[in-house]
Amino acid sequence: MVFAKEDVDYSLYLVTDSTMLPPGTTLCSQVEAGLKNGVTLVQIREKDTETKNFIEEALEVQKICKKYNVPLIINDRIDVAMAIDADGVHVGQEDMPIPMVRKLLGSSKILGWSVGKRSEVETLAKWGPDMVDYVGVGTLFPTLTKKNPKKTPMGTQGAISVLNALEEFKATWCRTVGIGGIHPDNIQRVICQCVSSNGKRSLDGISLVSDIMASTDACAATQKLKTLINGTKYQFVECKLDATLPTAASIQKVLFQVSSNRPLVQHITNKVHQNFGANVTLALGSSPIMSEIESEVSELARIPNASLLLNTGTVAPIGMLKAAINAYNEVNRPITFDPVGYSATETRFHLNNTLLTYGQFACIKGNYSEILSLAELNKDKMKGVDSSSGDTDINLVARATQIVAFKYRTVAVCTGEIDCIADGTFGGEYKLSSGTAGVTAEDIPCVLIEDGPIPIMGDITASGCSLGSTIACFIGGLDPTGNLFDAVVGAVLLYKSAGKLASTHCQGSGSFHFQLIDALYQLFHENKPEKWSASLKKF
Ligand SMILES: Cc1nc(C(=O)O)sc1CCOP(=O)(O)O
Ligand SMILES: C=C1C=NC(C(F)(F)F)=NC1=N
Ligand SMILES: [Mg+2]
Repeated sequence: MVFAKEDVDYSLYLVTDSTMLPPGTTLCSQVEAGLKNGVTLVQIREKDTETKNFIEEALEVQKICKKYNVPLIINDRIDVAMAIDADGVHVGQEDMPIPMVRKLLGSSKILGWSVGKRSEVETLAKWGPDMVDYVGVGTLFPTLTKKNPKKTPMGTQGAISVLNALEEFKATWCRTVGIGGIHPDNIQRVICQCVSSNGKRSLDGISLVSDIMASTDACAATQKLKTLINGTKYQFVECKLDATLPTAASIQKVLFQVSSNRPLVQHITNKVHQNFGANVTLALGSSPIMSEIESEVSELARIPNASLLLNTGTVAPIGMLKAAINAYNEVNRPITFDPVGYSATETRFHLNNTLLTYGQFACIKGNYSEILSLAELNKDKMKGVDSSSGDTDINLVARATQIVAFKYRTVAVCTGEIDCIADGTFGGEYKLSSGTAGVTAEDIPCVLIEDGPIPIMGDITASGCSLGSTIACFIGGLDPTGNLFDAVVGAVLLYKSAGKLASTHCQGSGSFHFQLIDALYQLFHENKPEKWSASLKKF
């Protein structure tokens, strides 16, 4: 039986491994459980099996695949694939070169290649449409399944680079599956975030080993995966994700919700910011907790209206940070991420990138240089955003904010004299094999907030960090019917207006500190956004 290549369904691609079978299961029983519950493609990958045994197993699995009309791919062993007339072969970079494999297999068989770099995509594009039919894009996340892991996990951002390369080199025929450490807790984020920058391509499928092969209930495991893959909505916070331009009325509603829900705002932040951040949080009718205890983070995340502010100014132990991200993601409670000094040093760059790949953030906030780095637009450090005339290139900053929002499916905030806020959540929508229907970063909603220069804002500690506290209060205080974009825009508008108000009353940076808390307190409790001095306009 020959499968027409365009008919291959890559959506749930099971790769076998008989070294991890739970007691009472066999290679065939796990594969059958998968096929019965929606696995769409199977690959036998048995690195340590002798040829005779490999062929016997492959023939048995092939029989089952035929029953479910699902193609069977053989990993590495082209000889075995030919011997049993399998439907295709998958090879890695260190295996037999693709053109040779293609020559042996003939044109009708499915040929897959493990790919992780742009240069590898460039090569497959040069070979043209008759060579590689699909690529395994990975290793996405840490995994114990691949014995000698040569590749460091690339995360969703690495997969996006491969998708972008496929678009850049016009390998439109080539399908893609993500692989490596994929499980129910990250599968929706993978599908949602892994979209090419031109919005035209997302992954065609998800490939995994242990989630099914090592499962004591492979039927249930497969059903769970199927549900997540076929879903269309990724609700990563308990609130509405649709971006409508905020109004004074919609922001007033946010403040009502915050004051009635009194969110618990957990700060994992730098020491300088802790005290001021706690006071800002209290001024906004919320309750701060400055905890960095790994063992309690799950309990805190489950407190009603819990909200996490993750500020990497001084670094808490990475294990604690990862545990916090997991804990809040697990219960769909919001995380506001402030990657302080994002690319200032190798250490910060690596740490922040690791955290960015580790979970989903409701909001990512940074200053001009941090956001430009996150958007990979600050290649030439000299240029920066302040052009020679000294005024900021707000178009560059807004574009960078939109790119960050788009890449991470989050609400991105870029702070400066003019603040930019962009909504890249797409309402939490996601779909395999096609991206955002060609919607690109510059098409997503973006607003600018200004209130003239407030130079003294830069003369106090933790002014930027405390905007993070304000955002975390507003997002945390939302009802499930509340709107994420309204909350973030409302927080920035309030904070900018309070800064302006405080700067007119203070005698210096000391009194400015307290005046800022007073101004936040007054404006919040008065709750008349139409009277706030900062202006909001669509970019
Ligand atoms: C077979 C394989 N290839 C990878 C790659 O990165 O190319 S990672 C991997 C193992 C994936 O197993 P699990 O789903 O259990 O994490
Ligand atoms: C190393 C591998 C990488 N990717 C894939 C697949 F997901 F099938 F593309 N299979 C492999 N054996
Ligand atoms: Mg291989």
